[in-house]
Amino acid sequence: MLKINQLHKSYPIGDSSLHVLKGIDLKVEEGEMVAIMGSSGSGKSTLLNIIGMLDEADSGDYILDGLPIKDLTEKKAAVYRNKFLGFIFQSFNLINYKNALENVALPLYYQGMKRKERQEMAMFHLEKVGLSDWAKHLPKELSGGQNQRVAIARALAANPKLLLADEPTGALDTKTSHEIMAFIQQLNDEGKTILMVTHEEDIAGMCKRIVRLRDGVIMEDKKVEQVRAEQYV
Ligand SMILES: Nc1ncnc2c1ncn2[C@@H]1O[C@H](COP(=O)(O)OP(=O)(O)OP(=O)(O)O)[C@@H](O)[C@H]1O
Repeated sequence: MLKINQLHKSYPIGDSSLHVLKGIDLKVEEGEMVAIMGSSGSGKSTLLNIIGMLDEADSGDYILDGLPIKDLTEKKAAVYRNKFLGFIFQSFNLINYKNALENVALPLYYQGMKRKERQEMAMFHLEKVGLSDWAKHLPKELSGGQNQRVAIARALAANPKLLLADEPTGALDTKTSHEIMAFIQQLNDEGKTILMVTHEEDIAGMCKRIVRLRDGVIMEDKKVEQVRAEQYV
């Protein structure tokens, strides 16, 4: 699914620079569910953003689904990103003046899908996350957990091969976090490859593999016995 070799990334800080990723090697196979952990500032989001093609590395190789990313033009990269990657964020990143259905339909609009088709597709995905009765509601009328489910439906609408999540439960209470994790595990059971950044050990334990970063290097990468979230729901 993805292969990263000797990835480096620095940010300019005044006259000097901050070396954030210092030679990351990572391989993720199709169907994996991986947690990226590490203390604040260890480079987790930077790595996820590069994997999500939202940012570029300074050096190193990144191959996604067989394609070397650095060879892509910006336009091709955007097409590839929309087609292969789905994103979930801690803060949901929904558009607050659009209802649930419109939020889920938005990526399909960018894919050039016709209105009727994208509404049907969006409704299908809202049903999948159990929110078809809430289709006409705005984000402010929904709970945090419901909004995260809308965001998951939006991420899934374009049928991405890889789902990237940056602290997907970070803004949710424990019970709602477990509901969202149960749902994400179900997606993984169905074959979706998932990579998520988390601070929380119990959430990481619900993945199948934990990669720990420290000061820009991988200090541990291990498979774990997956704890099922539905037992807490
Ligand atoms: N655009 C930027 N410009 C300058 N420095 C940045 C930028 N983005 C991140 N950094 C710095 O790079 C380091 C790594 O940031 P990153 O967000 O990847 O860490 P993180 O492990 O995700 O942290 P957290 O858990 O706090 O979100 C931090 O010191 C951060 O301040």
